[in-house]
Amino acid sequence: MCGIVGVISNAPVNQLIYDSLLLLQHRGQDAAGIVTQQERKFFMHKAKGMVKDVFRTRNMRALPGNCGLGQVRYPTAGNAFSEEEAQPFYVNAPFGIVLVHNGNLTNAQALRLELFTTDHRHINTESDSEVLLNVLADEIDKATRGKALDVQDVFAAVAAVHRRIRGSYAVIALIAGHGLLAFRDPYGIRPLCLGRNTDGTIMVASESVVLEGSSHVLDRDIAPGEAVFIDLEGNISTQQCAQNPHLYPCIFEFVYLARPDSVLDGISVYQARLNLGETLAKRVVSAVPPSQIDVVIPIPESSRPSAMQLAQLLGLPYREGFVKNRYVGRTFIMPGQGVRKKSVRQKLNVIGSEFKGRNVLLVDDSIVRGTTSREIVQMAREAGANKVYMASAAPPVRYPNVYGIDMPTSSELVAHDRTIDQIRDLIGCDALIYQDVDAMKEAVRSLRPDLDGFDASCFDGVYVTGDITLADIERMNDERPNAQEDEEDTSRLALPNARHG
Ligand SMILES: O=P(O)(O)OC[C@H]1O[C@H](OP(=O)(O)OP(=O)(O)O)[C@H](O)[C@@H]1O
Ligand SMILES: NC(=O)CC[C@H](N)C(=O)O
Ligand SMILES: [Mg+2]
Repeated sequence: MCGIVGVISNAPVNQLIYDSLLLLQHRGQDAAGIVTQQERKFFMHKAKGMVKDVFRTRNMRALPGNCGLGQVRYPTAGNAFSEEEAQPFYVNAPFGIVLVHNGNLTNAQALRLELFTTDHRHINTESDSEVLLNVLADEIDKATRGKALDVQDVFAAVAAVHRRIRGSYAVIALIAGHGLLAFRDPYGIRPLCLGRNTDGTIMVASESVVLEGSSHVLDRDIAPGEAVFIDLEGNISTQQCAQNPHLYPCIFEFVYLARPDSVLDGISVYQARLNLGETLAKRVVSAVPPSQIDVVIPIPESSRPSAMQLAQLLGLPYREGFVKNRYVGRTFIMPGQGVRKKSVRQKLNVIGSEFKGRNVLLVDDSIVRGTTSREIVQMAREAGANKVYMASAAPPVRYPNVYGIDMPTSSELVAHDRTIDQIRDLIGCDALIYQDVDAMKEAVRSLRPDLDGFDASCFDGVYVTGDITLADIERMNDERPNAQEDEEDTSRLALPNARHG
């Protein structure tokens, strides 16, 4: 889950891309980058850090031109600490191409070898996105074979890319002197949408909030497998480039990743979270009678809509018991367990009066490693709560994710191979209520019944691309950023009687 944006306009785009990246900051906090193009020349600035820290006035002035791309990175492959892996990536041939990617390739290592031995291409980082760019470049090269680039060559290249690469990918690329190319994997796992402004500017972005927040109007989502090519005059061509496309968006986008004010694949993220709160309320009733709960308290930020709806349905007061330090980012997408743990206390502080002597129901959108919930339950107890109940708007996260969410090992997941009672003891609450997997799917799917389904692999262990084996997951784990640090830290999760996977 990174955030990507691409723009073709009649006016300079540097500020527009910067503003868009600010609207996508919740999708990646580790690195940021922008590339613009003027007269066939690319101008790029990228570095580690949040958008506001990466771009100074002098960097912005050095990004001229009326088209460009941007990315905020949340590392899920390669090396999280490497500045070189910040995006966009660049190759000089054919034509000159720059690319930004949201997602995760599951066959990156095999492709890396193939690119070297067969295609004679050099990959200089551990990033799967650089591999993706080189596969695209290689296929554009093969499609054009030394002649001028034509839009059908671009679509033929994307079709070949779909045949070669596996995993999840929402991609935006600029081909120097030609235009902007955007495409989405054949399962539409990661989001990508298209919109425009009245002045003729055309924008492609991960989430609709970017379009709305920059006075653009959302036209539509890019379909799974579809490629869209926008030339420098703003003419749009599109083609379905996948053999057998299906729409299986990642359900974790609706649970946590996306902003609530975005609409992804026709589904309002906010409404999805309200629905999840509604179905969770039904589960709560069967576990703890509402008469034994004094107050419902959300764990800011992402759980708020679900907690609010749950409280309303149960006829319970909804109160803000935790104040969020707005200068601390999202903890889940920070790299490394040590920093995540420290950040929960830096980020959230209690309003003691909301807890003292009360039976509180804390609601979070999801419990993944349990970092947040263990700290929060303890904070509620320290603030004098009588009983501390905990509810999660998502079901237990039991399986690794291979499609662009940094949860690559089962052992780091608090719910893996543990019973709900064991998780409850580990978190330290008096009762733990989880959403049910089918109820979660139904809550979101009811907003778009014609959907083929969801990628809900971290909840149900079903990998929609159908080609993921345990060996793949282990291999990808070895390739992961910060693997060692996370492993060391999750060993401390162990309960004396807990089983491990
Ligand atoms: O069980 P864990 O491993 O702690 O992960 C789950 C928590 O992390 C996320 O919060 P985060 O602080 O990232 O972002 P938010 O402010 O959007 O809720 C999520 O909303 C949960 O609170
Ligand atoms: N979360 C993402 O989309 C990450 C993109 C890419 N796999 C990287 O690690 O840079
Ligand atoms: Mg949270």
